[in-house]
Amino acid sequence: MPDIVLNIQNISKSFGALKASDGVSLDLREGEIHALIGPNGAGKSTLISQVAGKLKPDTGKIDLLGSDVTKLSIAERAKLGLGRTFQISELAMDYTVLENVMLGALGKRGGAFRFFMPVMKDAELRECAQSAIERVGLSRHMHKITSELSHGQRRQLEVAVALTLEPKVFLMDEPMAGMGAEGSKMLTGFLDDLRQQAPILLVEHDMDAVFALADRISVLVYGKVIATGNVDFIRNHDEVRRAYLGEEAT
Ligand SMILES: Nc1ncnc2c1ncn2[C@@H]1O[C@H](COP(=O)(O)OP(=O)(O)OP(=O)(O)O)[C@@H](O)[C@H]1O
Repeated sequence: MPDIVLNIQNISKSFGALKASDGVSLDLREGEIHALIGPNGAGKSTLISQVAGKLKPDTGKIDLLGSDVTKLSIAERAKLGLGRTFQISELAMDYTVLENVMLGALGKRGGAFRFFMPVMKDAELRECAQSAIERVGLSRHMHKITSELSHGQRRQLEVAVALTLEPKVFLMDEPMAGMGAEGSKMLTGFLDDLRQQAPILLVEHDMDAVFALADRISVLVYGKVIATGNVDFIRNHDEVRRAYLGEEAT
């Protein structure tokens, strides 16, 4: 039996009459990338927000590394080992790459953002930040102001910030969005390695990346999981082809 690190059990979430999550169950296992795909509005971001703690499910349960986290805050989940990168960037655009990552590393200690300069002189934080920046391939841009980075580099930076928390599980919402071919290729290679450190629940529209990376794929349509399986299973699944993949799977 594989080690299940994240177990989503029968989650439902409504916005008025709309069921954005409708009895969703899926799990994430040690060492894997589990991709969540589906048409626009299918409920992928809503599900990810519930796992992250941004939204509370109406019903159902979420276990993270054996603990019930359904009622825990974003910060409490992060402390247990949940790392995340989102569609909407949470980077401080006027700060440098190093400063952004150091602020992320500060979060690992549960420290509040009080005095900026003393934080920047903290050797241990600096080392932790520099090593995360090296891992994502941004060393050359360490002292660049974040607003001057390309879109792809900002996504790399978001991953570096998340890495400082040494997450045991990663949530990623469309990391490839807005990236050029070169950037997507680089990030695909990076995520391929990253799964060994922490399994990834990945929401992604870029099907080349999903088919290249995913160990398993779950397909969400109108808030329900209609299929879960490996790449071949999903590519050849009649209902999935009708509902989402269409000609892309051929
Ligand atoms: N805060 C909200 N209030 C009301 N409706 C919402 C809210 N958030 C999402 N929805 C609705 O819930 C449904 C699912 O949205 P969600 O953003 O989760 O889909 P998605 O699969 O992530 O879409 P996309 O691929 O376009 O990002 C949509 O119909 C959306 O309009």
